[in-house]
Amino acid sequence: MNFAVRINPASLDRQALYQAIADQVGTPAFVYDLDKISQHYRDYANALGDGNLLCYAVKANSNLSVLRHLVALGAGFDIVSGGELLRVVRAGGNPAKVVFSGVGKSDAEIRLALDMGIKCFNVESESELRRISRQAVDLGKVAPISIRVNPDVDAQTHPYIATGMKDNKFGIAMDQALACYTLATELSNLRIVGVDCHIGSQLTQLAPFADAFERVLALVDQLAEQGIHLNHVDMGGGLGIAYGNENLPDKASYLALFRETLAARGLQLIIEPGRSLVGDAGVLITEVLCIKDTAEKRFVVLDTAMNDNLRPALYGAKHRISVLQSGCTEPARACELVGPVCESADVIARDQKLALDEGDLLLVHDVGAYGFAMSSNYNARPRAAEVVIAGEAYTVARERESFNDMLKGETLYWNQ
Ligand SMILES: Cc1ncc(COP(=O)(O)O)c(C=O)c1O
Ligand SMILES: N[C@@H](CCCC[NH3+])C(=O)O
Repeated sequence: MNFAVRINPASLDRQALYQAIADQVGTPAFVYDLDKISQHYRDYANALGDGNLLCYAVKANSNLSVLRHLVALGAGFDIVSGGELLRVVRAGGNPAKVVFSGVGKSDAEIRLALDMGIKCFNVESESELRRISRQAVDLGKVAPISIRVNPDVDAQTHPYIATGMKDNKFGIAMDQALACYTLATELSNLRIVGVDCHIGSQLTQLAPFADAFERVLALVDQLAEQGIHLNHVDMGGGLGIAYGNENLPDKASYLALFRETLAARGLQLIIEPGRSLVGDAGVLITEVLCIKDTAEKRFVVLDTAMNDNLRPALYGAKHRISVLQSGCTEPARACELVGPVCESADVIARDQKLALDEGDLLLVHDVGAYGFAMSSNYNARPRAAEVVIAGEAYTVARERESFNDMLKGETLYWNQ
């Protein structure tokens, strides 16, 4: 066996494990390293200190075994749907450590969350505030609420994943926030517990977080002058990871932006990281199906596609590629890695220089966040298997979908 690219000589054991997974589980397969997730969690937990709360953003990766692992580490959860709440509970999570984000919560989702007793609703409009109040009255419960503000700062990230500028759909404009809190004091069965903001994802600098925090703090003080006292400030998620050569701030410097200031005011700090906990803990193992040379370039067609990892097609994201196993004896050649889906955007990685043959195995790196979570059955392709590894052992956490799984709920209607 020829390891054409070694990610890191110290991780050769991991390579053997990936090889065993490819042989025994097949490809494409997502593999999540639980030890890496633990490390990231501990870095956050140590820097957060006692009394503060990490609510993992379930949307990044909602695999039950990943959630279970985070439950065991002590995490709370940030959810955006009733489905995510049910996943958290199925994994053993405590609803009292769950915050519920998102611009559109249905009555059924609000009632589920009220019944389960979540920590708070992050409310994104007056309309939603009234809806939550109505449901709480109907159920005879009190809904803990926090207003998500839109601080209008440029997160300096991809425009599709910036959420804190005034033309984004998220949050309530700063100049409307006070009126919204006042409304919350007037509506029935609501209890104001905090303020929330989330300015975007894959942030590589601290300045936008600091700007947002300054604006949120000004609001906290303004509210206090009006007699509205909060228990917590939720600064959302968004800290990025290095997909390439980016220099990322460490977790301690990030949390140092908020921690002491909030502690001095007696406020709990909540954060909602997703990508920075699970992103670099995931790889996607894929096999080379075909090699196709055209006058313009060499296409290497893989058995993974945009239905497994949408990020390159949707955001032009670049994921590192390495060779897990190759039988190719020829020199490396320029090539483009593509998937079998019938879309020209179905490119896994451009501008690669690799020595590859049919049957070789590749790793697509840093797919632990927003990889499987955004996968689909496009082109009637089954979703890939998900595998977790801990130490030197692996477990299939979610089986590869079967044809019957894909047909579930469909009827064969025939109108002759
Ligand atoms: C409200 C909210 N919280 C947390 C997150 C997690 O973000 P990230 O994965 O960038 O940490 C997101 C996604 O951007 C979000 O929308
Ligand atoms: N799906 C995005 C992140 C979106 C964050 C959701 N608020 C990504 O893959 O980078």
